[in-house]
Formats: sequence, structure tokens, C-alpha cells
Amino acid sequence: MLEVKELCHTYLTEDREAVAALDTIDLVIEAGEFVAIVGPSGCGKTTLLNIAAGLETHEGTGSITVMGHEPAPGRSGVGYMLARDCLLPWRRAIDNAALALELHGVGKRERLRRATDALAAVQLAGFESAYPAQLSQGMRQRVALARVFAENPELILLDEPFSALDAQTRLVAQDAFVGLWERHRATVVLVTHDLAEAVALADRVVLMTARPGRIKEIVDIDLPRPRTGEAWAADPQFQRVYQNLWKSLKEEVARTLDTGAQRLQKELSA
Ligand SMILES: Nc1ncnc2c1ncn2[C@@H]1O[C@H](COP(=O)(O)OP(=O)(O)OP(=O)(O)O)[C@@H](O)[C@H]1O
Repeated sequence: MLEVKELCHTYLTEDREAVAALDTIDLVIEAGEFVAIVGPSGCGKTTLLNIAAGLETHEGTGSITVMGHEPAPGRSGVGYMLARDCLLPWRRAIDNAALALELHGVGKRERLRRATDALAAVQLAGFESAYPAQLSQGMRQRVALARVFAENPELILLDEPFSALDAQTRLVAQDAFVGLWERHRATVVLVTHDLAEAVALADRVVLMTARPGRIKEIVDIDLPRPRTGEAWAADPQFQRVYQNLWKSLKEEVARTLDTGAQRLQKELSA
């Protein structure tokens, strides 16, 4: 579904400074897998996802293919979701949920049927006619989830989809997401800062180093499914996997903070 081979990516800033964002990334994601990517801030998680989505042009060596093709924006079969819900305020929930289907030319009756079904799956039956301003943030994010799943994509790329939500709302949205995923079994690549979320949801967690992002380790998560927010939090196996991963991630976070502090010190003394 996704094949990344020795991928390096360098940004060129406006002052012509080269910023190495990704360094020799090798990753193969099979159909139906749920993979979470974690790493310290600025390690290149979003860059990797954006390259896969075709939203960022790959500048550097190595290669990446998505369903056997070069990445391209708006590719049919690939869904993308961000921390911001990106709903259109002038459209009702149902028309927002049906948006991707409309853009891909699905007929009105069929797209409304699929959008209604997807809204019901995220517990928003009865809210089809509501406008985004009439919904809470958690409800809006669930409309955005419905929009992704209504299209029935084979691959779903998620960049911090729950990070803007408060802790309780996040658990509800995560459960809605897992419920939908267990029905559809799409391949999922989830970028998250939330290590607990990564361990709770994914089959594999990819841990990246501080920038330039390399893969430090890939950990299989063998916790039983179906997984719900209440079940995993108290699970000793979950706690063990979480602690091991956190130990490794903490080192990279510390490296990022050290580098940031050194840069600031240099700027202040210049
Ligand atoms: N357009 C750009 N031009 C120059 N540098 C960039 C650009 N976009 C990102 N970067 C730099 O590339 C690095 C990786 O950024 P990226 O957003 O992929 O990291 P991230 O791991 O997703 O960070 P966060 O967790 O904070 O969202 C960062 O150092 C960032 O400053």
C-alpha cells in the first residue's frame, strides 16, 4: 500500500538554507495495516505524510510509492485528515460528509446515502442538517471522520486528527474512529504526538529520531482487538509497551530540546 525506500527530503528555506527533514526512511506498509508514526516535534512526521499524500513534492534521494504509484494530490482511494476539521461552514453536516464523494463525481442519491451512513457510524444520526457552527468541536471532527470514511478509501493518512480535542472528547472520537476502521479495515497511517493513542490504536508504532528524522525503531503492538479507550488504559500489557516506547522517545525529545536551546543560545550571543 505504501513503500518508502531510503527516502531523504531536504527543504530549502527562503534564505537558501538547506533543512534536512528526513534521512534514509525505509518503510513498507501492507494493505489493512494500522501504523502510527511518533517522534519529537520537528522530526519530519508531517513531511513524510505530506509527501505520501502528494501535498509536498519530494526533494531528495530515495523513492516513495502509494498503491504502486507516485504520490499525487487528490488520488482516488486515498483519504487525508488533519487536526483542523476543515469543514465548509456554509454546508450542512451531510453535505460536508459527502464532499469528497461529490468531488469524485458520485451521484447525489448515492453520496447522500453513504454520507448518512457514515454520520450514523460516528453517532451523528439526527445532525445531518446541522451547520458546523451549530456543532461542538468534537462533533465537527466526527463529521470530518465521516467525510473520510464515506469515500471508503483504501488508504487513510491522518495528521494529528484528535489533537485539537479535549481529553474526554478525544476518547469518544478515537472510539468512533476505531469503530469505523474495524468496519472498513482500510490501511491507516496515523501521525500523532500522543504515544498512548499510537499504542492504543496501531498494529505497529514507528518511532522517529530527532531531526533529520530517521526510523529509530518499529514496534509491533500485539494488544487484542477490538480496543476501546476504557479497556486499554488499565491494561498492564499496554502499560509495559507504552513505558518502553516512552523511554526511547524521551531520548529523542531531549535531543530536540538540547538542539533548540543551543540554537537559541547562539542567536542570543550573536
Ligand atoms: N516548508 C518548509 N521549509 C523549510 N523547512 C521546513 C518546511 N516545512 C517543514 N520544515 C522543517 O522540516 C522539519 C520537519 O517538519 P515537520 O513539520 O515534518 O515535522 P513534524 O515532526 O511533523 O513536527 P510537529 O510534530 O511539530 O508537527 C522541521 O524542522 C521544520 O521546521
